[in-house]
Amino acid sequence: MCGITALILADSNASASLELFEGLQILQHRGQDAAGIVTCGHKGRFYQCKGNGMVRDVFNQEHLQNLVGSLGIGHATNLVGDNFSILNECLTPLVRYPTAGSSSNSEAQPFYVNSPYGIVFGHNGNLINARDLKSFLDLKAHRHINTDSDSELLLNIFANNLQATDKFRINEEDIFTAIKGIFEQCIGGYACVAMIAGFGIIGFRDSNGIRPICYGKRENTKGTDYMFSSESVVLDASGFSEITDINPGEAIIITKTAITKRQLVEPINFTPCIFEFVYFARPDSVIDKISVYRSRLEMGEHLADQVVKKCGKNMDIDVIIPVPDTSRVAALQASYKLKLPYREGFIKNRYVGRTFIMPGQQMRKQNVRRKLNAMALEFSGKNVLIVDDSIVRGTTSKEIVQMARDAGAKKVYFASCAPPIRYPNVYGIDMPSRQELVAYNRDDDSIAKEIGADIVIYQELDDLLASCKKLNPGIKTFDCSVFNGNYITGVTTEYLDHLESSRNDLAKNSNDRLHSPDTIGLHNNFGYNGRS
Ligand SMILES: O=P(O)(O)OC[C@H]1O[C@H](OP(=O)(O)OP(=O)(O)O)[C@H](O)[C@@H]1O
Ligand SMILES: NC(=O)CC[C@H](N)C(=O)O
Ligand SMILES: [Mg+2]
Repeated sequence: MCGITALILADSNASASLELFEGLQILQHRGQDAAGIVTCGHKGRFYQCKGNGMVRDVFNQEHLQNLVGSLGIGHATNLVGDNFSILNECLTPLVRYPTAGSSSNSEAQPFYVNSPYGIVFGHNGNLINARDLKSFLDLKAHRHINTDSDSELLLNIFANNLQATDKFRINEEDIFTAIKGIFEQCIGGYACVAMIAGFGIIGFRDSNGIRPICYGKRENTKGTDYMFSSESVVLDASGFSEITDINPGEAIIITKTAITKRQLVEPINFTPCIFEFVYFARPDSVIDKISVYRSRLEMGEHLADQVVKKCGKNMDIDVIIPVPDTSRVAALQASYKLKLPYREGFIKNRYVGRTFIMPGQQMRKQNVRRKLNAMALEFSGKNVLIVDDSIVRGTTSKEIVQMARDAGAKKVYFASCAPPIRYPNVYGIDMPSRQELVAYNRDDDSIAKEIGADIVIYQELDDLLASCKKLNPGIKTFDCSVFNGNYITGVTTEYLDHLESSRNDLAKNSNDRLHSPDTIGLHNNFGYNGRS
């Protein structure tokens, strides 16, 4: 997953970089692999700093000072990347050998193309027709693609469409035409920000609205500043108001003098990703008019009903314990409804990031232990109900259950605010391989056995949906593909198979990567790993 942001300040002499940096820090929970900022200065020149690592590691004060200009875009990445890499081998054998969603420096965003006009681009999501796009760009548009990232493809489709207007200077109409072309050509989930040199910033969202993006305004003596962000919390924290979601299929262009909005394609099926509410987004964000915090309270409420249903009269739970951080809100509400004590039995090391979004199973496993410690005080001699927001690979739950037992728990029940995850995600979340999902081919009992719990209790999908729909009845459907395998954009078995084989942990760690060094260094890092 990724966090994207863009900012344009009314005062042309002001600097956008610090606020973009702070925005990315706030979006850090969406991606920990890489980060980047590009600003645009007085002569329409771009200034870039990007590299692998957390936001605080990529940028220092000097970098931020060197990022001059009053407008810019930023990106914090979890490198999911799609892999038209097999195609790469066929068409352009000299490009890198498949790195299959690598954490390569070269795939850190924003991406840049100099022609036409100079464009930089940041993307959250994943395209499922990347191979066709790559082929089109290579064979028809004659554009060189230098990485395995689908975001580079999106940028080049945009650039190609802008090129087709054949104008010396473009205007908003030309940009809308180019983005309409993207909607027609690119299939998948994508929320995007772009900046055109000397022109302004742009935000748009795929026609199903799968990935989130919103914008807000801030008045000051020089005029109005505007900012785009994946989540409203950034805008909130930076003093922006009138925070509005970009509609599915809508594009917004903001220059120093005007904001222009256009619904480019009619949203036939608005299906925001439900996993944003389960796990990804910060609780203090509001996405598509749904408070993430309140949706999690609702999830806790419904989960409590499931606990009663599953445990029946024999309910012998002594205490409810959340798995920090994400499940806290729901666990608290469940404890309130069940009239059972809520205790913070696991203490989280605040300096360790999120584990699910780390690349590689070994790293994820080690980090659960580094991150969480069980307090015997809360477990010893008790029947505990551990609540988590979701069980994906089961990495966290397996470790946690063992830790609870080691700390003296009598019985360990494990409840998940989301239903079993049995299908890969194709819209930007790193769940590519069915085989890696603990619920794949397992029923509740065998999942409980696999994670070592006495009982596992899952939320029903209808209840999860109700938790979000209640807060915005206007949204009729959500993307729930990881739970039910229904992909709103359609997806071929061939694509899913390709995803499975190229993006599982084994493939990601393949030695083949050695044949194609990760750091290309072309238009890229501000010094190695972003450090000068
Ligand atoms: O079954 P798994 O593959 O382990 O994935 C699920 C776990 O990963 C996430 O936690 P994470 O540590 O990423 O973030 P958090 O601190 O926000 O809960 C999520 O909240 C679950 O705890
Ligand atoms: N997680 C994401 O949103 C990934 C964005 C994009 N597909 C990339 O690989 O860089
Ligand atoms: Mg967690």
